[in-house]
Amino acid sequence: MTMSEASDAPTIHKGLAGVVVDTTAISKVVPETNSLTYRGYAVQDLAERCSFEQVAHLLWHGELPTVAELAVLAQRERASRRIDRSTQALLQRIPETCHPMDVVRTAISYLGAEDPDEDVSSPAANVEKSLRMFAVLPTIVAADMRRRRGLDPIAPHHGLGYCENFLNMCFGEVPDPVIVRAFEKSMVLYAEHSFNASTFAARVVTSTQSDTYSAVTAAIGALKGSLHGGANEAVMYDMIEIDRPERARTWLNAKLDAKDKVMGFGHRVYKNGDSRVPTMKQALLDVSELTGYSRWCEIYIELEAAMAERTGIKPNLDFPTGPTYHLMGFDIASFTPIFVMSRITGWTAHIMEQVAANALIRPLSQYSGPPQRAVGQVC
Ligand SMILES: CC(=O)SCCNC(=O)CCNC(=O)[C@H](O)C(C)(C)COP(=O)(O)OP(=O)(O)OC[C@H]1O[C@@H](n2cnc3c(N)ncnc32)[C@H](O)[C@@H]1OP(=O)(O)O
Ligand SMILES: O=C([O-])CC(=O)C(=O)O
Repeated sequence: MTMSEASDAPTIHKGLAGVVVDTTAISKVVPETNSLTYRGYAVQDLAERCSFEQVAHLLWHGELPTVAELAVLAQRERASRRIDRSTQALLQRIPETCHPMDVVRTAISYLGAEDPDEDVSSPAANVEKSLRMFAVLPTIVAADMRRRRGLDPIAPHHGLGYCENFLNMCFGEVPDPVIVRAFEKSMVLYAEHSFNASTFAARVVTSTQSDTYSAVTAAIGALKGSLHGGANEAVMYDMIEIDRPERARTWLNAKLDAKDKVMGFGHRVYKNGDSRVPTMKQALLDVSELTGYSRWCEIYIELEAAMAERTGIKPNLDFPTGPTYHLMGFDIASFTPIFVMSRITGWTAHIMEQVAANALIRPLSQYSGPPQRAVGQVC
């Protein structure tokens, strides 16, 4: 909120739109040129050429890892994948009727409660916690998806890389390399996006000198919403409702006539297209070709064209990712927890950056309630 020069009335920045609240060296979004860089590297290049583990190192430490640094990260990640008995027992007790994001949120909160160093916020301790959450989240997400399918969990496989291990824990086998690469690209693309709502929530919590697990728990809560990470699930539910490509336009027109938001379209920062979409759309086409199932691609193309014609609004990353994850065989309710597995890297990088140069985040508001009054007689 700033005071306008003409009067004392404050200027309201609803939703903090357009407000620059701090600096960051982690990623840069340039909407005018459709560009997104992590630590200076174009996200498209990282998705094509790097593993998710390499990108995690880049986000946390500012540089892509050397061979030796990557080996250390991989060794530590692989050694931290297992969940202990008490976490397993907790996860078993959470009702299956809840959304899997509730399970992930509860699990991270519990990991914090178990960590004797929860309140230690030195750089080394925060890297340690980040790595721990990074390593253990796939085990939690896979076990929860299998539990809902009535299947026993599959233990982490220490001979497999991050993505292959997760896919193996979900499906009991490592799928075709086309699927592994498409999945890995989604993880790189989802990893970081400056001061988005969930990252900002993490930074707000961190700014009070609270702990990393509390900040991540808040971020997970923010990501769950359908205007943010929850949109990748909503996209797939919509596509299933549309069912056939020839129904896409009528469905879209009805949605827009009712003034509903079309999930997977639009973005607070990008107004001319999301820089990550072409890479993820190609991943969808690759997986579609491999599986021989083209219906979701056809609905994608119809919806994208119809939305552009009627509103000019372009898809965001959740639009291609939803059907890609569906074709890979994930349950729809697991899509946003998978997003958490990726964004944990960006969140924790931001938590460390906030700790390093902290200022309490506390904006102002303009009061719009009743004027001051006396309490009088109460019941
Ligand atoms: C990983 C991520 O979090 S990416 C975002 C994922 N979220 C979604 O896909 C949900 C659908 N999209 C949206 O709701 C919005 O585009 C948001 C929340 C992402 C961004 O919203 P904002 O920056 O606040 O833009 P805002 O909602 O003001 O939209 C501006 C105009 O475009 C319209 N618009 C924006 N997105 C959409 C959409 N998806 N469907 C229909 N209309 C839309 C709005 O209705 C508004 O129209 P108006 O000026 O006539 O009222
Ligand atoms: O930046 C945003 O507002 C939403 C987000 O997290 C993303 O697009 O990855």
